[in-house]
Amino acid sequence: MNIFVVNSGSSSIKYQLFRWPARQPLCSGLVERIGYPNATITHKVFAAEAPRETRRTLALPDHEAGLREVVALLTDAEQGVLRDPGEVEVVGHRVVHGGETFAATTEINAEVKAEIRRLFALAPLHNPANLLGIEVAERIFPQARQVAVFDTAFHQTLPEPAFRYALPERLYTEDRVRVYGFHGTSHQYVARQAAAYLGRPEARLITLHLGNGCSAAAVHAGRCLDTSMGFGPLSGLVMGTRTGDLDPSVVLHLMGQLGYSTEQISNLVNKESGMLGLTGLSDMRDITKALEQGDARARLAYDLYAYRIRKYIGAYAAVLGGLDAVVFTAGVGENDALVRQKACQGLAFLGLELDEAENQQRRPGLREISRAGSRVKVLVVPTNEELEIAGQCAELLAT
Ligand SMILES: Nc1ncnc2c1ncn2[C@@H]1O[C@H](COP(=O)(O)OP(=O)(O)O)[C@@H](O)[C@H]1O
Ligand SMILES: CC(=O)OP(=O)(O)O
Ligand SMILES: [Mg+2]
Repeated sequence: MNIFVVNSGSSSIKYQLFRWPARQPLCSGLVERIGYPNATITHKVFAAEAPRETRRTLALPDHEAGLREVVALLTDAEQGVLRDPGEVEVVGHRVVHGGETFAATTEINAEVKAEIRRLFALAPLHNPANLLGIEVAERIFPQARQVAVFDTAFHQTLPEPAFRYALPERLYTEDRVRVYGFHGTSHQYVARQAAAYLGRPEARLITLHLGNGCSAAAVHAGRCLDTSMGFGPLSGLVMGTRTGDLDPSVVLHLMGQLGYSTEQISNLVNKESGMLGLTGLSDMRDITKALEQGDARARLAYDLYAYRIRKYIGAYAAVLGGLDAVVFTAGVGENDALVRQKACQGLAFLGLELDEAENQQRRPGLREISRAGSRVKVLVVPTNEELEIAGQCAELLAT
């Protein structure tokens, strides 16, 4: 069967088409700047003889227009990988917030959509775009079964002391204010890969998803015990444009003394902070270049970014009561050797020793970058949220 995976963001759509059960990716792509006259579609076809990539710039007024262009590419008479959109049997959607309702992958119906809509208030940047992606996919693939895979689901195993805030109880019982955690699909995928590599299903792992959004998770025997994002995807590690941990006194000061509105604060902490706020740049590749040119702000930002990771490694080693491996993943985690080096510095007391030469290597796939004698392994594990989503869809529909 063909499973089409959609990760719909506010102005972008990431997608991948798989042939199942072969787990074979047929094509993948990214639609960016939806809503602008210069939107782009980057579309990759994984043909065995010669993989090819096409890139088009065009005006895309909305998500529906974007997804219709993608379908045109999928079914293109010469370049396409399908004859007809009807050949897609399952559409798997990344949905960022599943609240407490969805602890597992779920087939989408009217009730599920209503609940995703009720959760808009908890994930205003993500869930509206996710629901839009679902509604558009239902129109374009009316014959397909639609399935939601939630970023929050993997974190539903957090024990209560880890998921509750020290706030009056009614804020939890009536308003559902608690830690939800995000990037669960990625943490689950890399944790499973790492445990399989180590040959230890019961392994104690710290997984570090370092992309645009960044989060850490403490995973023991495949169950998540703690994670650094909370009620929303803002707390914890320093990110491309988000603050990570921030004392709420700062927000009170901004509102009370400096006259910030709620919207201004939301923009500040979500879009103008993190590495962007510290350096004026949000893409780690650009920050690396600035660092190489001796930029002091870039050095501080790198140090702060890595320091926060190191702090979470220490905390989660305590949460786990021991540690078998630290796993780096996502755009920065998989590619940025300097971040990994700085984040692992000074952790020999935990039994964690990086092999600097291995760390600098650029091999694809899962790789071990700790010293031969290091008691705690350090692994780079490429994430694949789309493959994990497709797998969870197939598993759900097989039962
Ligand atoms: N070769 C690289 N070296 C350093 N950082 C990289 C590299 N490639 C990608 N990145 C960084 O990865 C981040 C994006 O990661 P990604 O996992 O794609 O995020 P998202 O899925 O949240 O968009 C960007 O900050 C980008 O700079
Ligand atoms: C939940 C979240 O932060 O996702 P992303 O990193 O894709 O923005
Ligand atoms: Mg991501």
